[in-house]
This record gives sequence, structure tokens and C-alpha cells, in this order.
Amino acid sequence: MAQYSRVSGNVGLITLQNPPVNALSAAVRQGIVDTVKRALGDPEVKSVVICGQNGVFCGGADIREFGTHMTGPPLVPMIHAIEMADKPVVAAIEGVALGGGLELALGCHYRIAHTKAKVGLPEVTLGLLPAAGGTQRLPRLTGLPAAIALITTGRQITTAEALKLSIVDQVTDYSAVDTAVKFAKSVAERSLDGRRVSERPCPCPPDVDALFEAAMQKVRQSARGAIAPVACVQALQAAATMPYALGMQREKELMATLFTSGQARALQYSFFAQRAVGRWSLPSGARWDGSKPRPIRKTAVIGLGTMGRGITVSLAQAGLSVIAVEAQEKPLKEAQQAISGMLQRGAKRRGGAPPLDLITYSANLQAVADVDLVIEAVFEDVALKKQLFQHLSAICKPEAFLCTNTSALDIDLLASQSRHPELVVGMHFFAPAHVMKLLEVVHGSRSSPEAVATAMNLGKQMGKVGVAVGNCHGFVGNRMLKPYLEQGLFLLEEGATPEMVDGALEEFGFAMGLFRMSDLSGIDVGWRVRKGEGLVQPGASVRVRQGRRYSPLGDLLYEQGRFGQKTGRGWYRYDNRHEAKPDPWLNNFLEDYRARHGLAARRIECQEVLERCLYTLINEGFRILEEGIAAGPEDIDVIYVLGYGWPKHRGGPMYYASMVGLIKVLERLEHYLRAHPDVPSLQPCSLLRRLVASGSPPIHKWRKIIKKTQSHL
Ligand SMILES: CCC/C=C/C(=O)SCCNC(=O)CCNC(=O)[C@H](O)C(C)(C)COP(=O)([O-])OP(=O)([O-])OC[C@H]1O[C@@H](n2cnc3c(N)ncnc32)[C@H](O)[C@@H]1OP(=O)([O-])[O-]
Repeated sequence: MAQYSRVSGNVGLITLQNPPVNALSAAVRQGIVDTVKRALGDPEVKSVVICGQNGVFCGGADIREFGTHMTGPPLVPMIHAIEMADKPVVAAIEGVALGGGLELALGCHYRIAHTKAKVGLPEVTLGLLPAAGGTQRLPRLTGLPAAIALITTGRQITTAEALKLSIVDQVTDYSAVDTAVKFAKSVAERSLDGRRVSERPCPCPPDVDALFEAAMQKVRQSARGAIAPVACVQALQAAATMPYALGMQREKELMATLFTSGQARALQYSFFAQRAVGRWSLPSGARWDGSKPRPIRKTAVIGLGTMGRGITVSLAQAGLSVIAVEAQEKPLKEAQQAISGMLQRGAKRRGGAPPLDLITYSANLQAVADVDLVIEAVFEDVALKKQLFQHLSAICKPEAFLCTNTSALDIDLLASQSRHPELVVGMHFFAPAHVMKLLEVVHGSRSSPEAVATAMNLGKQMGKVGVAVGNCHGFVGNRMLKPYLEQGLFLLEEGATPEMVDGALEEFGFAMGLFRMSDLSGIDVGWRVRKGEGLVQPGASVRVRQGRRYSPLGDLLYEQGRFGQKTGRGWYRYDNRHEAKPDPWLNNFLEDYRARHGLAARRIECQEVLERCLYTLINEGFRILEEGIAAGPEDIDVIYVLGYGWPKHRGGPMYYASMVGLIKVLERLEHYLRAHPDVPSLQPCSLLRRLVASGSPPIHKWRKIIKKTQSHL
């Protein structure tokens, strides 16, 4: 767990050993205490180096221990003992030094890092704060502004940036361990005055109050309702205003308010859920560890609209060659300019040169004859896509994978146009495709495990979090969105306003309520989807379609040319493009509409908005699980947190249901179904009933129950 050796004559070398990231488990912490004691007690040893096994320094405290009974020596006194040592201790940082790992390094007297390593204090992303002295030591090195930015965002930075911020003392292209050993020898006799970070004052700018006021406003604004970022700012305020020992006390008190909070548990659930989805399995029994992905070198993107451009950028940034195809010369040129601009801006942010030379542009589909994998992102029209698949199947080499970015169309229908349906799979990206991390990998009934594995692996290469999902209308994300949006419209009919519905959802933690989101994505987009589903009857406003309650409000706005932000009017008014303002026109329109349909407006509480919108979305999630479209609740939660703005600190819709209590979700759905019997999405799913009947087990036990029920199907 921590190995000790004496190297280079008189340097004590301590190597953390806990693969894969040398997380600071109880055994590792005990190992550090023992080996530090041994090194400091060895008269032959004049200086000490701490490093990590396998080219990784340390990924932080062991998150798997959180929520369990913590044993082993605590981090704070352990790091304090290192800092107070009378021999120089040098941290050799390779790979990552994150969270408690970086805090361990900050307790050392020197930090030598590899140029390719990354450092950061990501605790806030887990609902915590750097409670091993990070909030008190970091600002003493970097100053308050940088410390606030790093600790409240949890951002990882390069060691070049860390050097500029005085977080590390030296960076090297060679082995950081060898460099650190040499450095340790060179400082063996040097005084440690000034090298103990906790003994330094915390530099305070003259406008420190304004700095913290702005910081607090920013975290309250950006991470709506999240408590950890606020506590991070408070801990940093202590560093600025109190002596170190009192600051440490304050850090400990603030951590105590976070450690057992529901938000921390939700964020830690999310952390592991995002890794669990990589261990995918299909109803056919195919699994991630039994399906070998084929390496992809040459790709093509067909259709260079917004999505196609983002996908092209993402592929090129992943180092893959891309043939970017657009049928007409003019849009092809426009796309080429747009893509080059996106790559140049990306290169400025990420460092390095923009990979412009990886992209070839063509108006001729024949150009893709030799690629390994094609992603089509043409207009969401089934006839157009079917025809394209026929052409691609004829043009591409027989082993090429044909992937579609469709957001809802039937993968099997598109696969049936190809001579090799087993090589057809959905790769549903989310706009903007070069930014959003979510990727739904949709397997059709004939998609081979190799095709799914290849698409999932390509997604990982592109920096995406891939979730393998089944083929149904809307797959997972968009399918669950439908009842959520539907309830929003019904609430308007019954007396709510867009700002009231959105206010409740944004108070819950969504970055954007459903009407603001509809205005952003375009009311015309929603209209086209409903038209494709045969739900739109222009001019009609009858409130029943296909035998169930239907609200034509979105269709009526579309017919009025109110598409949302793009036309300056939608559910809101936009005097400037992005600022949504309540529109008196809409209130009059709703009053007339209700009068016309004999609907009496009533007062609607926020709680009803949340229950009707969220519980119908959750109920659809249970249906998706029951049908095997998603393998587990984690898949759905990752999709909603990464792709639909579900507040991270609430874990995801299924996790939230487990926290609210399944029995409550069931009861409220039954309550609303009694009030609205013509809304089938309120009918509680039988899996939900089964889970409640089995005593509402914790979420990590649902898969077993689902498998059992499916095995009886
Ligand atoms: C209390 C005092 C204050 C201190 C608090 C803290 O330090 S809080 C912590 C602050 N630290 C952080 O927040 C860092 C969190 N970790 C990361 O950001 C990334 O894992 C990475 C950048 C370290 C490696 O990225 P990558 O894409 O190369 O790999 P990957 O992401 O796929 O992970 C590989 C495997 O390692 C696992 N695992 C990883 N870290 C931890 C951990 N700390 N613990 C346990 N396990 C951890 C991960 O689950 C996965 O396991 P699986 O699924 O194979 O069974």
C-alpha cells in the first residue's frame, strides 16, 4: 500500500501502491504514516521523495470508502506530520495529483511534476471540499483568486499552469521520480524555512471582500442549489481572515456539513454511475468485456449542419481523420469555415495546433469508399436517411460501420437498407456535439456486439460518456422528455404560466426550465417531431389525439410563427436573443384558449409542477428499464445528468426517485391519474409497483429485480 526503499544513497523513496489511481484508502494512509516515520527515523536518509506506482501519483481520497465506516489514520495529521518533518520531503507528481493526492503534495516541502501530469482539487464535484488542508494551503501558494477558481470548479490543470501558480516548483519531461530524487539530494542540507506552506501568510488583495462577494454570487448563480461550492468559498474566506489553525478548524466544520449530505451522496453515485455505463450489457447477453471493438482510423461525417459540424470537430480533436461530406458546394464551403473556426477556438483553449489537416471536405459521397466508419447527420427525415443508407452500403467497403446520429428514428429500419445491418448502430450525439459529453449508442436488433463495442470505444476516444441503449422511439433521453414536456403544456392549460413552470424547475436545480429550453431548441423543431408522429392537425385545436389528452398549444404557437429565440417570440419574448421575458401576448393567448375550451384556470403550486413533470419522466424511465431499453437506472441517470441538464447534485431522475421514496412517487402518480384519467403517462409502470411491493430496495439492487422479471418474460 506504500512501499519504502532507500535510493541514491540517502534518499528515502515512498511509493504509493493502490491501483489504478493510488487512491488514499485506509491501508495506503497507514502505509504512508509507517513509511514516513521510517524515513524520518533513518539516520542514513537525508531527504524523502513520495511518488505513486504505475506513473500515477494519487487520484485522491478513496471515494469507495465514503459512506462506509472510515478506518485508518486521517489525512490531516498525516499531512501535517510530513510538513513538520525536519528532512525535506519532495512530491514526485506523474499522471494525476487530485483531491487528497494534491493536498498530500501540498504538505510536502517541494513538488516536482511531469509536464504531462494534471493536478486539481475536484472535491466540489463530489459534493465535498478539499478537507485535508487544501482550502488553507492552496491560496497561500496561488493567491485567493486562483484558489477560488480552482476549488469552486474542481477543474484539473496542466502542470505548466500549476508552475505558473506556484503549485509545483519544477516540471520535467523526464521521469518526475528520478528528477525528484536528484532534487531531494540537492536540497538535503537546505533549511526548510519558507517551505512549509501552512506557515506562509495567505496573500489578500485589497478588495478581498468584493472578491468573496463576487465568488459567492457566482457559485450561487452557476451551481443552483448546490451546497458544496458555497462551503468552498466559506473555507477560503477562513484562509483569508483567520490564522492557519483556525482556518483548518473552519475547513473541518464545513466539511462535516457536506460529508453526509444527500448532495454528496448523489454526486458520488453519479461519479460511479458514469463509470458503470462503460460496463454495458445488452438484452441479447452481449457485454462490454466479451465484445472486442474494431480500431477506427478513417471516419466520415455525412451532412454538415450544426450536428455534423460538431461531430466532425470532435472526431478531429480525437486525432481521427475525417472526410466531411455535404452534397452542395455552398453549404460545404460554409461548413468548412465554421469547422475550421471551431477547431481554432478549441486549440486556443486546449493548447496545441488545430487539427485542420485531419479533415477532407467533399461534395461527393464516393469519397467515403475507404473509411472504417461513417456517421450520418443529415436532416431528420426518414426517407432521406433510408436512401443515404442504401447509397452508403453500396459505396463503402463491406466491413465499414454505418452509424446514424438520428435522435429518434428506427435504427432497424435504417439498418434494413444496408447489406450489412449488423454493422449499423446509432450514435446519438447532443448539441453542441463537440462540447456535450453524452453519447447514446443505440443498438438495433441486428447490431453486432462488435458494432456496439466499436461505437462505445469511439465515443470514449472522442471524450464522450457513451451509454448503450435499445432501439425505440426517442431511445432513452428524448423518450423520457416527452411526458415531461406534455405535463408542462397541460399545466399551462390548467392555469400555470411558462415562467411559473420554469421557475419551479429551475429552483429544483435545472439550468433551464422546459419552456425556456423549448424556446432555445425551437418550437418548430418540436412541431416537426410531432408532425412526424402524426399528431399535428394544422388549424385544429382539438385536445385529443390517438385517444389520449393532447395539448395543441405548441402547434398553435408554431402556426403563429412563434418559434422561440430564433424568431424573438415563443413562450417568452426576446428583446435581446437570450433574455427570456414573460410576454403579455402569451397570457392573453392562454386566457382565450382556456375560455375557448371551457378550462377554468386554477392556482397551481410549485410542488404539483415538480411532481407532474418529474414523476411522469421517472415513470417513463421505469418503463424503459422494464423493456430493457436501458440496462440499469445508472444508464438513465447518466443520460439525464449529462444530456438534459438534470441537476448533478440530485444524482439523476432514478436516483432522485429512490431518494424521494418509490412509494411516494407511486402514490402521487396514482393521485394525478385519478385527476387526469386521459393521460396514460401518469399510469404507474408495473416495474415501479413491483419495486414498491418488494419494499423499495436501494437503487443498486434494482438491476437484479429487473433481470428476474425479464427472465420470466
Ligand atoms: C477527505 C479529505 C479531502 C479529500 C477528498 C478527496 O480526495 S475526494 C476524491 C478526489 N479525487 C477525485 O475526485 C478524482 C476522481 N477520479 C478521476 O477524476 C479519474 O478517475 C482520474 C482522472 C483519476 C482517472 O481517470 P481515468 O479516465 O483514467 O479512469 P477512471 O475515471 O475510469 O477511473 C479508473 C478507476 O479508478 C476509480 N477511481 C478513480 N478515482 C478514484 C478515487 N479517488 N477513489 C476511488 N476510486 C477511484 C474509478 O472508479 C475507476 O474504477 P473502475 O470503474 O475501473 O472500477
